[in-house]
Amino acid sequence: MPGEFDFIQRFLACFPRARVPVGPGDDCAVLAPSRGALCVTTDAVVEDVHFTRATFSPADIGHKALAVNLSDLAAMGAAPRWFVCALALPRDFPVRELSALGRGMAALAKAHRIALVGGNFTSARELSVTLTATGELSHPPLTRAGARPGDLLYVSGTLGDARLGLKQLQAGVRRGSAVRRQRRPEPRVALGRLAARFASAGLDVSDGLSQDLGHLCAASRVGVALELDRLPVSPALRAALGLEQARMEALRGGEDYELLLAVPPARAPAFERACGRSAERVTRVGVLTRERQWKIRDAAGRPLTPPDGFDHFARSSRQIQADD
Ligand SMILES: Nc1ncnc2c1ncn2[C@@H]1O[C@H](COP(=O)(O)OP(=O)(O)OP(=O)(O)O)[C@@H](O)[C@H]1O
Ligand SMILES: Cc1ncc(C[n+]2csc(CCOP(=O)(O)O)c2C)c(N)n1
Ligand SMILES: [Mg+2]
Repeated sequence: MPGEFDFIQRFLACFPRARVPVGPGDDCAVLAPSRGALCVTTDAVVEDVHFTRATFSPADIGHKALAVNLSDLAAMGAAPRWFVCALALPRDFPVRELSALGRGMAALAKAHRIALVGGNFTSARELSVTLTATGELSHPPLTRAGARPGDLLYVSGTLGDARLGLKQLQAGVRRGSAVRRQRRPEPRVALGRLAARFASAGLDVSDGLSQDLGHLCAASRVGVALELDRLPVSPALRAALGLEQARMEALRGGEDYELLLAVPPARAPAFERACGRSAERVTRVGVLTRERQWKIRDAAGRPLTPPDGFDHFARSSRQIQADD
């Protein structure tokens, strides 16, 4: 049976040696940030809450654990730098699966140039991966609180795919673009850094557009007029549900890991041009308002009540319900 130190060695072997004053192996990592401010975030993925071992490979789990943290750094406009990784593993977890998890994480870390500088192992009944990630800012952070009435609201990519992917995995489907969005979210790091030059506020959509837009509105003390028929939906979601239902699923979403950005109208043309040049897809979906209420209209002009987003402690959150 491999011991704790074999686990540490196996995991570290997946990553290049970090170029920091003190890396893995001592009581703390020691980092030397450049002069800009540091962003710090932490997020966990937990077996049977964020993934199941029947539907995610170890590499998917490693990828997703880092992706959800990178998405928070992206939402602030930060450049990813260093992370630590706390793993809780069942006692019988095979070492080769740990290596596969490490390789899935290391591939995404390499793509975003973030270095593993430390971590922790513990035994546990369920598998969980908790990361703390840092990023550096070269400009003021993109917070949730800076939006003003009249700012235009943009969303990146497409919404609702990861939710569809989860339902497909629960129904036994193991392939396709929606399943990939659920297992392998791609954090919008480059877009976040670009958006920090133009946007007044931003956040990443992890709990669903309708919930996370509420956070932006509350923090910025604004309301919103959202155009449902502008919500970007993928061909896969549209094919699975039809356009009208696809838009409702895009609104409810969950685990989209897209960015929601408020941009002052005077900066919107330059923002759109910069996104075009960098091949970053963004869609204008509404406008922020002085009246602190929500106005969502469907294509027929009917007002809609926003659906609830994901809440870990709500009674129905252990699973997406069959009638949901
Ligand atoms: N245990 C905690 N101690 C201190 N602050 C916390 C704690 N849990 C959450 N927060 C803070 O509350 C805010 C909302 O947390 P939440 O986890 O919903 O973040 P999020 O970015 O909206 O979502 P996600 O976790 O999906 O990235 C964050 O600023 C977070 O730092
Ligand atoms: C097995 C399983 N059950 C449910 C879900 C759905 N889910 C889990 S966490 C979350 C919101 C974001 O997480 P957090 O708020 O922790 O960042 C969502 C939509 C899933 N992916 N897998
Ligand atoms: Mg977030």
